[in-house]
Amino acid sequence: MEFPASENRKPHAVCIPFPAQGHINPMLKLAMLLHHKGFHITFVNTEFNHRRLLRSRGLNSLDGLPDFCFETIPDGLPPSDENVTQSALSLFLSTPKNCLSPLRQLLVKLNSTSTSGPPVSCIIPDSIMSFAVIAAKEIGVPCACFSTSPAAIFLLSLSYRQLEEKGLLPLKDGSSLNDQMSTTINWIPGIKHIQIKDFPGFFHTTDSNDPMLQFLVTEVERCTTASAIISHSFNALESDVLSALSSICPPIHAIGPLQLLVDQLPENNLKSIGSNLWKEDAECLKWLDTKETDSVIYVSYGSITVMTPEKLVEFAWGLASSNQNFLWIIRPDLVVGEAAVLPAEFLEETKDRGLIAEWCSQEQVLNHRAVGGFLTHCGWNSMFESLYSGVPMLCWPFFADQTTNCKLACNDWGVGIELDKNVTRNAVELHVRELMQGEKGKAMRIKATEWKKKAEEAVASDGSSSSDLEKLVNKVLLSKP
Ligand SMILES: O=c1ccn([C@@H]2O[C@H](COP(=O)(O)OP(=O)(O)O[C@H]3O[C@H](CO)[C@@H](O)[C@H](O)[C@H]3O)[C@@H](O)[C@H]2O)c(=O)[nH]1
Repeated sequence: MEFPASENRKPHAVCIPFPAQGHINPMLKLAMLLHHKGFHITFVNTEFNHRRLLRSRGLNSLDGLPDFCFETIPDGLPPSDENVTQSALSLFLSTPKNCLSPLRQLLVKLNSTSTSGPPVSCIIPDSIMSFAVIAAKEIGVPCACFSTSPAAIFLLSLSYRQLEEKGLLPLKDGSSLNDQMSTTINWIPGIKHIQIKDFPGFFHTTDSNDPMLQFLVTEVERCTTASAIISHSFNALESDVLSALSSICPPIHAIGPLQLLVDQLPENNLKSIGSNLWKEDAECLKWLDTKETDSVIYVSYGSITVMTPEKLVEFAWGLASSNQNFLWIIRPDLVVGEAAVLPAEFLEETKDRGLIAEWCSQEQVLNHRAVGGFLTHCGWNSMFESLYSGVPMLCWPFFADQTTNCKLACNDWGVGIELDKNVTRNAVELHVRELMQGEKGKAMRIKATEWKKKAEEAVASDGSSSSDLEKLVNKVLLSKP
């Protein structure tokens, strides 16, 4: 439904992403959809990311529109190098402690009569910024927590206490780690067959006070006190998980792929607002134009993954020996320790079939006909973008939800091959060949194309994601809590 455009009668949604690339991107898309539904939007970045966005996208890039405004809150961390991604752990430790108070102040400001916009009528925080649930209750507006991982992650995280009660987690020192990791769990409704090793990486600890673990469990549990949950997924992809969650959570709305919903919006000035913290290298798309269909493997590790120089070199020689074309994203802060130096022999050998860039427009790359496979760190945005572009994956999970995402892609959805954590050049070569040219790769490409079609069905006007978006707006965001 669309609202009359009278400014002060508009509903007003305050959107608060977790301050990392993989969280800002989907939140911005959700905000654009709500704006189209008639909401006045306030989009809240941290001061750190606001500055980075201005640098990567231009000084006027966050001017917004009269009814789509950007505001900032501090993240509570000491000043740091703005060319380097902030550590996830420091943000996990800081945001729950330090962001509620500035959010309260911002809400007071937005609701004051001196501010031109309408009063705040709902809050949409990232599910790991759940302190906002408290703020929403204080001002008496609905709050829908947005989980930017598959719904399975939310369900598994909510199962942690039961795993603890059954003595399965935390892992035990002394007894065989391998045996514990290969324990199969069949009793979580909605999840048929999962081993402990496939749970989110945060769970793989022997310390019940591990800060990452504590953070995740506390955040999801607080989300269950919100008015609703939004999951960046779609019903056909995770129907069992979503229906299991619906019996233990506030109403859950699977709205995705968000980009496909955004693509349906009429042209407007919002479309030029982007969220990339790094400058995109336009050369990538031009280079892809010169390559044959399905001939390029795209390699990227998202915005947070880091690796040693030795690992980078293993990837390099694996890609070289695979003899495939490759587009390889090496962020300036990807390699820890020393500067990322690739061997001159490698660069010489691959100069005609490899392109290395610092950052690209990934969704356009994955949609390019020349890209036939994706070597990914299994961040959910990357995997979802690959899935709805019909591109099969080589999965090299790094941390957090990525271990589970990898399992879902490889075992459940039939679109991925797993690459061992201790990556070697031989494994990279073998699997890249298998993905790009082998029978397994062909079968996965067919499967990925089927998922692409299902994603398109979900965002059609009568599709599950469109209808969940409608329900979110009408039954949650426009209601009294
Ligand atoms: O050159 C590049 C590389 C990446 N991207 C985009 O950056 C985002 C990266 O997100 P994601 O693939 O999810 O990776 P992370 O940056 O690692 O995301 C964090 O957030 C995700 C969502 O919660 C989690 O699934 C991940 O585990 C977590 O690390 C995606 O939208 C990509 O399209 C670009 O635009 N250009």
